[in-house]
Order: sequence, then C-alpha cells, then structure tokens
Amino acid sequence: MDQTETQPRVPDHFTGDDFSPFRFFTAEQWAAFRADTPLTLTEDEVRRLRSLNDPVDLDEIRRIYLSLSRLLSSHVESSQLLFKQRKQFLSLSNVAKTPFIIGIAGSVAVGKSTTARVLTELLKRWPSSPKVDLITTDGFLYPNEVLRRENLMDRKGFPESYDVASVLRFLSDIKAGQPNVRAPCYSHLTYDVLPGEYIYIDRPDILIFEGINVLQVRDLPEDGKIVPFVSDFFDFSIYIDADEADIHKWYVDRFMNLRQTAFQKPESFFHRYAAINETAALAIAENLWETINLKNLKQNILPTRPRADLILRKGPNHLIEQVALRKL
Ligand SMILES: Nc1ncnc2c1ncn2[C@@H]1O[C@H](COP(=O)(O)OP(=O)(O)O)[C@@H](O)[C@H]1O
Ligand SMILES: CC(C)(COP(=O)(O)O)[C@@H](O)C(=O)NCCC(=O)O
Repeated sequence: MDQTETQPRVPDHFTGDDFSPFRFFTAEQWAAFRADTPLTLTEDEVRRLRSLNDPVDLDEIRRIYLSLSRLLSSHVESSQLLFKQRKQFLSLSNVAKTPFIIGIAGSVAVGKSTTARVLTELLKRWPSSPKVDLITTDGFLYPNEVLRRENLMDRKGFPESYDVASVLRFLSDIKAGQPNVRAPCYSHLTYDVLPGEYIYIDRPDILIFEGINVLQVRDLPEDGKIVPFVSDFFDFSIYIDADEADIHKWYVDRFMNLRQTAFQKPESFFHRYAAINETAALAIAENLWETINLKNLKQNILPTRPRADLILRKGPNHLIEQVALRKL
C-alpha cells in the first residue's frame, strides 16, 4: 500500500473557523497592513530576484511583501527588546548577539527561493540596515556519492537525504553568536553538493533559512536522548502553500523550460534530457514529480504546514491569494 494513504488528513486551514489557530486574510485585506512601509525595491531588482517561471512583480511586492516586512520588523524589534531585558534580568554584560532566524518551508517548485531572496533584500533595506543572510538547506543534503551508496538517489529531499546533525550544529552555532559559521553549498546544475565549497555566515542580525523540510518534526529517539528540531531555532516561520495541481504544473513547466537553458550546459546533471524529444522529456518530468517530489510533499512537507507562523497561499498564476497568520 502507498504510505501516503496511511497519513492522517491535513486539516484545511483555509476553511477558517473560530477554533482555527490562524486568522485569514485575502491578499487585498493583507495589503492594507502595509501602512506607511516604503517600497524599497525597483521593478528591475524584483526581476533579478525571481526564479525561472515566477511572475512576482512590484504589484506583488506592494500587495504582500511590504505588509510582511512590516510584521517581521515588529517581531525583530520585540525580540531585540526581550533580549535586552533578559540581559538586564540576568545581570549579564558580555553576551553575544543572537540572530533572529526566519524559516521558509514549502514544496519543491512552489517558489520558496524567490520569496526568500525578496525578503532578504526588503529586510536589508529597513532603516536600521540590518545584516541579513540567506541559507538554503540543499547544501546539507548528503553528496550524491553517499546517496547512491545508501540507495537514496530517488529520495532526494526526503528527511533521510539530509545530514540533519550538521543542520542542527550550524543553527546552534548561529544562535550562539559564533563568528564565521560555515554552511555547505549545493549546485542545481550538477545536482550535487559542491565539494569543499562553503558559505560563511558572520553574526547576522537576521538569518533566513529556506528549504522543503525546515518545519519537520522527527521521531523521538527511543534512548530518551534530547534532540532539538530544526524549527526550535526559528523565531518566525513561513510556509508557502498552493494546490497540489498547481505546484505539479509549475514543476513540469520549469523542467521543460530548463531544457532550453540550464540543461543545455554539458555539466548539467540533466544534460541528457535537453536532447530527447518533448514527449520523452515530459514523461521524465512527470515521473520525477510523481515518484519523488509529490510523495515528499504528501508525506513530509504538507503535514508541517500547521506548524508555521504564517502561511502564504498562492493561486494558479503563482501570485499569493490568501494569507493565514497564527493568532498570538
Ligand atoms: N534542475 C535544475 N537546474 C537548474 N536550476 C534548478 C533546477 N531545479 C531547480 N532549480 C532552481 O533551483 C531553485 C530552487 O528550486 P526548488 O528547490 O524547487 O524550490 P522553489 O521552487 O520553492 O524555490 C529555483 O530557483 C529553481 O529555478
Ligand atoms: C534539492 C531539492 C531536494 C530541494 O532541496 P531544498 O533546497 O529545499 O533543501 C530538490 O530541488 C530536488 O532536487 N528534488 C529531487 C527530485 C528532482 O530532481 O526534482
């Protein structure tokens, strides 16, 4: 039996009732919360920040992202105040600054990278000019060599394909205020972790941590050992949501589009799919979606949606139509 059939049904948070832990807004209602937040990005900059096939434009920044930026600003301010008060309470003088960590979760191909890059730029442009860094979790995937050895190549993106201990070490060092904490890098072109390549994160004010499984809850070890979850390190979390049929279409469209671009490069892992005919390529994309990414969405990603502080729900055209904000 397909394992997904045994999973509990995920409640649909967009039917919102009095008992829901979320408040629900249409994109238009949400846009009003922007108040006097200034627009600090240009159309050209947004074009450069968005991923292939993502139509996000300045209207979407005005409608959705400025209110989100304002909300995040109040969360960051409150957490800085709490940090100061806690320092006074404990009579501490020399404590390292703790970065505010924002987790961004959602399916493969839902547009997490665009949201993460747009938010990084908007937050950097706050009047306080905070240092904002962005890390994607794909760098923490095991290298293909290990995945092949463990027979996990068709489980890429599933919890067992990540070096979770490394993720936890990274986040714990970041939260401890360590300087130059390194994170490994991933290439979508070679479809592998880049050996010996790292990005160094040096005491940012805000870290955006983006990846499909960042809200995952793991099984507790039977030996009673205490293990943190990745999301224990988050101060705020966002889940990017859309209908399964829409994400499926975006994944397949992007794959077909990549055939004309990235796959043309000889070093692309998918180079062989640039040469085959369209029908055969379509069948490959459908198969990758069905057997890996959809399975992962149903089994591991969608069940984490209710754990987010904010859910951004997209319509078929990739634009955000509804926003759900966790009640305090
Ligand atoms: N095979 C690929 N070759 C090149 N780029 C890719 C490939 N697959 C995905 N990407 C790019 O990698 C980024 C991350 O994609 P993904 O993990 O699906 O998350 P999301 O679409 O939610 O940002 C996107 O910018 C996407 O365009
Ligand atoms: C690398 C990914 C698992 C995404 O990882 P993330 O950045 O969210 O950690 C995904 O893009 C992927 O490669 N999925 C495997 C199936 C496929 O090739 O689409």
